[in-house]
Amino acid sequence: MTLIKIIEIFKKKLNTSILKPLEKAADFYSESKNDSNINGPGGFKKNSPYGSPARNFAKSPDSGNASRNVEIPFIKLTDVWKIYQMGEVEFAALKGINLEIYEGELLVILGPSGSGKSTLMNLLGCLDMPSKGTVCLNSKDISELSESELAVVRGQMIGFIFQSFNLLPTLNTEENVLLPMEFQEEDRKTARQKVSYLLEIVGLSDKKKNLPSQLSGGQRQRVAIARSLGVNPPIILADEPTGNLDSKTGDYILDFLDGLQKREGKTIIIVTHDLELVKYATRIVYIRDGEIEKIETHPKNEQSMKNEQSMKNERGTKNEINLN
Ligand SMILES: Nc1ncnc2c1ncn2[C@@H]1O[C@H](COP(=O)(O)OP(=O)(O)OP(=O)(O)O)[C@@H](O)[C@H]1O
Repeated sequence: MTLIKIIEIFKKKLNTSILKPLEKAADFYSESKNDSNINGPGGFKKNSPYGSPARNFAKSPDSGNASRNVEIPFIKLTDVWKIYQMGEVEFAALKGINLEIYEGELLVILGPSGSGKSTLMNLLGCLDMPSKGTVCLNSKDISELSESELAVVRGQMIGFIFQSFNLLPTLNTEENVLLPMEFQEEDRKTARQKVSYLLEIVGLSDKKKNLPSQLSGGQRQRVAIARSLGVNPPIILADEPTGNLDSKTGDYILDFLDGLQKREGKTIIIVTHDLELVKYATRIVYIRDGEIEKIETHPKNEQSMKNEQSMKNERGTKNEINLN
């Protein structure tokens, strides 16, 4: 059970009070693997437009038993433009983005304010459509999906840790985390158990009944993280995940995301201004004025090394440099 391995990492860094809940969570997910009502790690519900487990969704038909697909991009953007119309004036927030993201990467997107990071994130999260170009999720053009199929993809494939993705103000902590599971028609008893474990993981067991207005900014961020992990999505999109947090909690959350990428093979995409986050990245995409300025590969990251060959085929490699 891979969460147990995550705990091994935490053991070196955290005090024992936080370990017990994590171990319980690991047991829970371990048990969940045999429970048909629950998505196991990378699990995928029957009503998916793709109708297959997320891991299989992530694999090409001929990828055999390889745990990760390093040949076919999980997400591929081809000549993506986003043009906003403001009266008579058009504004291009993204200008011909080409980017391939592979399963199991931890991609950090860095750029100054107004460079197009959130716009890009909205496209990656299937929350918006490009004005021109294509966004493919496992080789499927998202613009060809119906609204209901997109909702399923967003609900099951993608966990959002967005500051603008506000918690519902009238729901308490527990109910906010429960909500996406209810949309997925998760068995209520199982869902409540999951909520309980997730809130322990993020250290909010004592805040279950608090409304968002009765939580600090950092605590609200942790509720959002618990909520995003509830349906165990293969992709996690995080917009400034440490933005509201003190440095200790921020480090804890980043280590947690890092563990999910390394041990669970989740694909994690983080948008940030914070250069500190670069150390967790398999690759860093620098964006400026709606264009990719350069992409750096982190050679010390194991997955990045595995992906290296595949990435060589990526468009825009002329800008790619290695950090040594
Ligand atoms: N709905 C919109 N209509 C018009 N222009 C928009 C719209 N949304 C974003 N923009 C413009 O697109 C550009 C990119 O915005 P975006 O929010 O993606 O930047 P960002 O890199 O996320 O910035 P920040 O780090 O400040 O959040 C900005 O110049 C912004 O003003």
